[in-house]
Amino acid sequence: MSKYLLGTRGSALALTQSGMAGALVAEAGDFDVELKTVKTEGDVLTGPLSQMGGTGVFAATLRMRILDSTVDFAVHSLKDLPTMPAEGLVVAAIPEREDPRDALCARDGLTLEQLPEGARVGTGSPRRAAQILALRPDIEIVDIRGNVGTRLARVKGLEEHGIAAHGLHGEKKLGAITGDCDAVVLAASGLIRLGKEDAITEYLACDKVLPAPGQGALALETRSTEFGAEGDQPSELARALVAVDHLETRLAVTAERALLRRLEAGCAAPVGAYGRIQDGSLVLDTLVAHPNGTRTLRHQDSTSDMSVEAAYELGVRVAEALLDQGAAELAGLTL
Ligand SMILES: NCc1[nH]cc(CCC(=O)O)c1CC(=O)O
Repeated sequence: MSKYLLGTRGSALALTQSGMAGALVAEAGDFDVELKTVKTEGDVLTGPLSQMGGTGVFAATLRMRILDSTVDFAVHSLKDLPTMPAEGLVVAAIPEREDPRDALCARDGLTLEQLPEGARVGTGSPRRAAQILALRPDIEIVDIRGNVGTRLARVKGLEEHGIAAHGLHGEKKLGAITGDCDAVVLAASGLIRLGKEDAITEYLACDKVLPAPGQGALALETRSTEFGAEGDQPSELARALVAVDHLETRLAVTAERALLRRLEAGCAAPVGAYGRIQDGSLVLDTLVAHPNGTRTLRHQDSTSDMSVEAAYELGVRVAEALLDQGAAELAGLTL
């Protein structure tokens, strides 16, 4: 039986996501998939993610290892993948999306509404910060980063999650801050995949807090040459990848990411988007916020054309409507 190498980061979440997606591909192709960990630049740098130069620090090294054939394919969190396509690579599959919502993980089972006046809520995401502040201007946002376990450990009562927070390369840091927040906001998908749903005290509905474009979806990337030169047959690996693609998810995230690309914004921008199929149409809800949450712009549009091209056009159209309303100035995007 043939065997293909799946390049992955060493964090618990990356290993889990790669394991799950790798198993899907192995089953579809009736071949073996072996995980190979690759240490990426994003795992080495420290400091607020929003201040780390450029997007795609996590994806860049994995992409190089696909291109130089150290590995055959990689699984990315779609929301961390730059919207610019990479030369020589193709996102061959986007499997069915996990829950796209953000999740509040608070002490003592509290919801956002129940948090006391002035509560400390940890997030490193300007998008999450802006939307939380729009709902609760009294809340104090604490800039946090790190892997899922490290972030959960910032919540009073959830400190023990920090102990299990080490992936292959992320040994628990001595003296790491724990228990200094009343709550943190994380992607529900990551918590669900890691079996940490118990920590969620409120799923933030998409009509209150819009997720990041692509949140909850995975992107399986391989070399374009796996699809062959013109007239050639796609490889065994390419065919298995295509078999795990999920059309509804691909349409939704294509629209979300087209918006992000047209706004020339990255994963750290205060931009939210949620696409889904509803009554045979692709509906796209979007938001651009001032980082302090004092002003937000929203726009919704839809298309009944269920093609990837139409999904892309929808995202571009919505981005342009937001730009007409002053989105760039509002969010501090540099256009
Ligand atoms: N930026 C970090 C990141 N990138 C992907 C996920 C998992 C969520 C997903 O599947 O999109 C997370 C963690 C988080 O936001 O809580």
